Amino acid sequence: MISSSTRTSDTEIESVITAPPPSYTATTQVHSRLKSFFYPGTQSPYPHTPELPSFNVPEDFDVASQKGFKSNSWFTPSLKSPKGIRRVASAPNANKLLFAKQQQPPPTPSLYRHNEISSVSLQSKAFRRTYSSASIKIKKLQVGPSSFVKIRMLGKGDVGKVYMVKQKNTDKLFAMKVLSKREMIKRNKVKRALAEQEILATSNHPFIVTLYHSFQSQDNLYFVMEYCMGGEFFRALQLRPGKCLNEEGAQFYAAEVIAALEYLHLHGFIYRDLKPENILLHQSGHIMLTDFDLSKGSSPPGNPGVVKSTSPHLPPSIDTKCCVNNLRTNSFVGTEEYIAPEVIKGCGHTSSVDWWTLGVLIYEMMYGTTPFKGANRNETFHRVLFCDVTFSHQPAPYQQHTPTSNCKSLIRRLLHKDEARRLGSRAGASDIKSHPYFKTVNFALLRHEVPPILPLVQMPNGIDAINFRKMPPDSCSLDLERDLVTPGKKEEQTNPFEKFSSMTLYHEGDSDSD
Ligand SMILES: Nc1ncnc2c1ncn2[C@@H]1O[C@H](COP(=O)(O)OP(=O)(O)OP(=O)(O)O)[C@@H](O)[C@H]1O
Repeated sequence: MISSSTRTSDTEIESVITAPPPSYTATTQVHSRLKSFFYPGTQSPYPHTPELPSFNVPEDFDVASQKGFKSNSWFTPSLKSPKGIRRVASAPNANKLLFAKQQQPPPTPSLYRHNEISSVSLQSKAFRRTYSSASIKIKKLQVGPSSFVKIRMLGKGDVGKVYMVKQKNTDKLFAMKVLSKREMIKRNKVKRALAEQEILATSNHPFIVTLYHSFQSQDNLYFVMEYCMGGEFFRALQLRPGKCLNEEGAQFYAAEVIAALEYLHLHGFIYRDLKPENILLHQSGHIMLTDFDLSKGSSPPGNPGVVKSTSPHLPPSIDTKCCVNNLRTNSFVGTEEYIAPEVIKGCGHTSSVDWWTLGVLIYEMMYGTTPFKGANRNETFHRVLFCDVTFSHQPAPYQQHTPTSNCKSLIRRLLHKDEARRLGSRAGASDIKSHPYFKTVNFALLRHEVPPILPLVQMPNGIDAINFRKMPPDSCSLDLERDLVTPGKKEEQTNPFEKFSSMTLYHEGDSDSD
């Protein structure tokens, strides 16, 4: 469901954040996976502004909690901690709700067509990715719910919860996402859970959260993932003075996000829900993209191509746009302030939506607010469709620099209303990486940079390393001891979860991967 995104003001936190730099020993697993890591103008004028429809959707948002981060030397530690409102993405039936609440039928059909079901051009409907790759090995499931002990709830979505759990025999911490089958059926989210499993199980990238096990019981689907001790990037941003970063900091996170999106596009997936809420921080401070339930896969993915560089001095670069070229989808998905114009128009969208959301993210990192945010949803959508991005916001008082012209030029080119002219529409990530804004960034060595924000790890075991929203007490009756793994039975033709694979994944470099 699309929700309001108003955020509230600052409140004091008790202490200045100081801690020794985090140890990198816990990151060796991620480092070892690096081996398989692939790195290898102006706005359209809209003279006529139509009458806006009214988008009266019930409010549905969570309040973010407060915790600390340590900044590296690029930043002044924050003394103030704001409360933040976490923005949620649209649900599959969002358009139904949007218009159900209205007295009148949706106006301007050509502009506001919100289709419930994606119409994706598939080369082959039967195509199904094989999970196993050179760097990921699939094994028979080696755990079940009772192999873990719940420690605390980390997050909550509308069909499930995410817990910090400890594996009994190893004491290792994991994030366990538990999705209720009943809720998924009720909310028409089964396909999304299957898509999320497919993406997590096929991805092996340092900036994408790692899946270790997936299984199902009678009532639930389980994902056992790497626990990101640094918590939510959204929280980290909220804690910054002015809720923003300086240009160097924004550049760092933008570069890591580009690397993750490039990898997803290369594998035929469009992410579609980029926002600070879906970026987690690893203990090392590097990002990990999460929450793939709105992502869409191209079946099969196209082959990457090679494009000439825009500069005669640079070598040719990889074209990842052609990996997702056969994917044009029509669902009304995304998060209000991050939604691209073509998604609002309902005329179909492509991988370019990810580059639009990148533009919004960079703007938010620089200015502490999003570029088209209006007083309400109608106004936000109107601005997304018809208003040019402006840089008139006063830079936050704590900000060390005003954004450079390169930064503004990049944002403008990413926020081009015409997706065909948006930066990234030619060859994908390569177009963006070669923008002058990134001329000092070495994308291949990002993982070896010291991140601008270093998560504060208070306890050696990481259990208290919490930069998550404050969760209400867990009223859920989920009993890991009693919830037994069930196979997704093939003979039950009506079982919508038949394709949810139960498996254990080993990643190249894991100590026990043989
Ligand atoms: N691997 C992880 N490590 C640490 N925390 C996590 C991890 N995965 C998820 N979380 C926490 O749980 C929250 C919810 O996770 P996620 O967005 O994947 O769940 P969801 O049920 O799909 O939520 P939504 O309905 O918002 O899509 C995250 O914002 C984060 O706070």
